Amino acid sequence: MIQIEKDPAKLGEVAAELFVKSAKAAIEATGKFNVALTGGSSPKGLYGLLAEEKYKSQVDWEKVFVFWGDERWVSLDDEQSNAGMAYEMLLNHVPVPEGHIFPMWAAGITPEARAQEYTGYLKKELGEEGVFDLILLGMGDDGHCASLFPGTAVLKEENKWVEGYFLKSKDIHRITLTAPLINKAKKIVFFVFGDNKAAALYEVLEGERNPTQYPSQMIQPIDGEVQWLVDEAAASKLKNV
Ligand SMILES: O=C1O[C@H](COP(=O)(O)O)[C@@H](O)[C@H](O)[C@H]1O
Repeated sequence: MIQIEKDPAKLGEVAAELFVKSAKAAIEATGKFNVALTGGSSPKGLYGLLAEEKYKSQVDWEKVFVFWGDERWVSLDDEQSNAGMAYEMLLNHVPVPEGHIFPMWAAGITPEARAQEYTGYLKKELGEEGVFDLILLGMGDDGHCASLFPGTAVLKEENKWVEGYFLKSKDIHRITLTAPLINKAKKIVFFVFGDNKAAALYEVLEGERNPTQYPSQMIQPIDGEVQWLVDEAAASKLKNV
């Protein structure tokens, strides 16, 4: 399902409603809500809204468990940190117990070893089935999502849940959930804003299948659903909407 709006702020509201609904349903059904956050610029509006009383008051934050879809391998106080941004915009303003928050980056460990450690945290909280209640994703102008970048070996991963690796094109280590794990989620929400994403979005949604070049094509939930929240600028090249 794809929702297109002129104003990305409107999509922030849609996402906030969706987050609240998903959290309430999961907490009612299982007593907890397992969510993976995304980084980059696109989710900032959502995080800001969730920190406001209107939405904040609707979520039982004590029962929320926060993971990330991916991370740039930098410390939390670095301006590139996805977790740092989420703390600043959201997590510092809502009562999620600190023990329920699982940033991907950690000091004194390699990204590869951290990926194994992180898999352990996921197995403890999600169980062996690895089904997230909600995963938020952004999409880059090259069609990447999480840290599933075009042409990287992590795209071939079939078994591991989390992978750490050096991303040569950006000269930085990354850590990411893999596509097979993401695809087990009950709900996946993509945020795609800006005309610089229009060409890639067209390829991902309406172009020929080529996930090595456009990794967001790999996101196809097994039993869950995927929702695309797209502004008019990013949707400008789509024909079937
Ligand atoms: O590097 C990353 O980029 C993507 C897209 O970011 P955006 O700024 O274009 O929204 C993001 O989803 C990912 O978490 C991040 O590590």
